[in-house]
Amino acid sequence: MIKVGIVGGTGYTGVELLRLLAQHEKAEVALITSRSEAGIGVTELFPNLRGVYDALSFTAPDAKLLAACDLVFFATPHGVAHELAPELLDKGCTLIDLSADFRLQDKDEWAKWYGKAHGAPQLLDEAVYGLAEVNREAIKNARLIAVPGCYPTAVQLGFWPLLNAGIADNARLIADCKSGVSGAGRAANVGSLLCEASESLSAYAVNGHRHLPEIRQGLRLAAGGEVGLTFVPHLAPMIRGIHATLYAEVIDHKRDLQALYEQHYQGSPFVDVLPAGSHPATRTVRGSNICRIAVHRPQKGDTVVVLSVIDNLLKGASGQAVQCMNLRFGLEETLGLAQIPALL
Ligand SMILES: NC(=O)C1=CN([C@@H]2O[C@H](COP(=O)(O)OP(=O)(O)OC[C@H]3O[C@@H](n4cnc5c(N)ncnc54)[C@H](OP(=O)(O)O)[C@@H]3O)[C@@H](O)[C@H]2O)C=CC1
Ligand SMILES: CC(=O)N[C@@H](CCC(=O)OP(=O)(O)O)C(=O)O
Repeated sequence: MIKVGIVGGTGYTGVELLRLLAQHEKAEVALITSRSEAGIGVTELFPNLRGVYDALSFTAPDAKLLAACDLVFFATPHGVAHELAPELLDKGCTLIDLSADFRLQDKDEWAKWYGKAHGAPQLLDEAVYGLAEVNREAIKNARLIAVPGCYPTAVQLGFWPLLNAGIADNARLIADCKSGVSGAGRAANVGSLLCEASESLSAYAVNGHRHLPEIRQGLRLAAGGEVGLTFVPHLAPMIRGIHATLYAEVIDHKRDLQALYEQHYQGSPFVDVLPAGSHPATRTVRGSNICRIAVHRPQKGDTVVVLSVIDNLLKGASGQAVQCMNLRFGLEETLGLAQIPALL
């Protein structure tokens, strides 16, 4: 059994990790931390977990206690993993960080977008970006795995085959994305109030979102060179889900894009390339680790439209983190991740 610790267990990604790990036959949650709920039983805060975690309580974060775990997930705001990672790695723990602390390879780029100096730049060289569909082999041997953000997951999986095949104009990519409100986390926040976020759709951070450098970094790898990307996130009146509408100009008109995508994702159990002409809805992936993708070339013109949907809390965070755990510990990639989406 893998002995798991979770730092930041009272948030939305934390409760989803708990739910997934409860059904995982090779992992058990030994420790879960919270500063605000230390001493409180997990099922007092999360009644959906009654009967499963009745004996587990939140503990104040403590590196010594966490060091006894084989694996520690960080489900915390940016900056927290920087503080604890060096000591836990020294003690032999494997770390899977759901925050952005180790996603960007360049510490100065991180400082620019996250508004403070990088707290553990000495670990950046060994951190492995946890997008399994791209980095499967590296994840298997990593001590420190940086789970991608929710928008970057949907956008990179959607663009990757096209850019990797070298058949798009890499300078003019557009990602028009919508997110459910749980993407903003569980902390109290006016923008997440029912009266603010429901029955309304709005763009935000049009002049620069911190996921832009992360997506660009990934797409540069796919394209083998610099990319030009316009990324516009929107807050949509739903609880879960990311819907990415991606636009690119193709420069090779002969390629069968449907076949390209199907072949590219053949060995990826969580990417479902839909039949040509499909329109995936976020509700078809809700509660699952699946990314559904559809490729369109409207009116046989130059513009390709790729639709990519995920559940931000699963493939965009906790599900993908468990996928990385499976790879890292030599387990079947899909173990504990067989949830069928609940349509309603
Ligand atoms: N929500 C989403 O869809 C996605 C989130 N992410 C990322 O995953 C991480 C977690 O997100 P989410 O679950 O939504 O966040 P939440 O705000 O819902 O939860 C954050 C958790 O971190 C704990 N925490 C806060 N500050 C500290 C601290 N200084 N030290 C230790 N623990 C702390 C909180 O508990 P307490 O204050 O009691 O200690 C809480 O349990 C974030 O980095 C987020 O950006 C990534 C992809 C998608
Ligand atoms: C709706 C909403 O607010 N979404 C969050 C992204 C959540 C996420 O995946 O981001 P990180 O892990 O990089 O923080 C945002 O736009 O900041």
